[in-house]
Amino acid sequence: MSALLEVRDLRLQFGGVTAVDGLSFEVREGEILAVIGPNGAGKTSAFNCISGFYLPTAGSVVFDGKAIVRAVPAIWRRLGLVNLLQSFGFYRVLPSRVTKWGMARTFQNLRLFRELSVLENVTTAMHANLREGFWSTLLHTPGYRRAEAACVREARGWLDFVGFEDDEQLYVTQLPYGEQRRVEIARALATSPKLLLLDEPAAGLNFNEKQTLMRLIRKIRGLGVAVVLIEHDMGLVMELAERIVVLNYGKEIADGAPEDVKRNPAVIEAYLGVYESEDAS
Ligand SMILES: Nc1ncnc2c1ncn2[C@@H]1O[C@H](COP(=O)(O)OP(=O)(O)OP(=O)(O)O)[C@@H](O)[C@H]1O
Repeated sequence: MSALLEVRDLRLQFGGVTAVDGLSFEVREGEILAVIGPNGAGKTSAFNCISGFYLPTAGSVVFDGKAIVRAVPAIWRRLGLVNLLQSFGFYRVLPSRVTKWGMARTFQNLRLFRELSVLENVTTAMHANLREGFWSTLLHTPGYRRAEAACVREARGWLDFVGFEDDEQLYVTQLPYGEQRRVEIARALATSPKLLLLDEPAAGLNFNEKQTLMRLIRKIRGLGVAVVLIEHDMGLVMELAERIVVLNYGKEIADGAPEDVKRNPAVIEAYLGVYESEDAS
């Protein structure tokens, strides 16, 4: 399998804190990869750099052959011009473009549009790909109305795909937490991604909801979409992931199959023996 995402020597600094410290890893097409690590290990920071939300201090990110973040030549750094160049779009790509290229994500703290209905939350994600022009949109021409109707049909299809069973006209804030998570995943899928990043998708879910989530993630992979998830639920990670990347203090300390990672001494040490005690019980 070829690499869909290549992260090289990624580094992100917040003042004196190095959140990501020379991280390199790959995501292959159609795989389920988990990124784990203790609290504050740099997982979300890495996701934010990969998806274009944060500008890393150094390193490169290539997705589907296209550079999302390019290494900035040292000369610009020395001249203190990095921020200026990046604000003009040099050496980086904005999140909206990253989404168009085929990378979608969800957030640790849900980021749905609170003032929109469930259906609108999903159709909004597809509007970016609508090819209708300014006048047809303004005048609501038959062509525009047909495109809108197709959008609604597709959005309903994605809600169905994720197993959403509530009323699509409800505001998302009226839904239980588990359903909101499903809507967020449906919205991400509606952008037709090749790669889906899920930041703690199982947080706040009960046992049954976690089982449903695992089935859903496998179903997504079945579409040929690669899934990378940050997750603290080790039971879920060990059962679901085909490969695991482990971070600690912003650095990768392991990359391998769940069984190997579980036995890796550096990983056990990072988790202060959590696995050992789990195995013993
Ligand atoms: N916006 C920010 N400003 C300053 N420091 C930050 C910011 N975001 C993260 N950090 C710091 O960077 C480090 C890595 O944080 P990050 O949230 O990426 O870790 P994480 O592995 O995702 O943690 P968790 O599992 O708790 O979500 C931490 O020391 C954190 O305090």
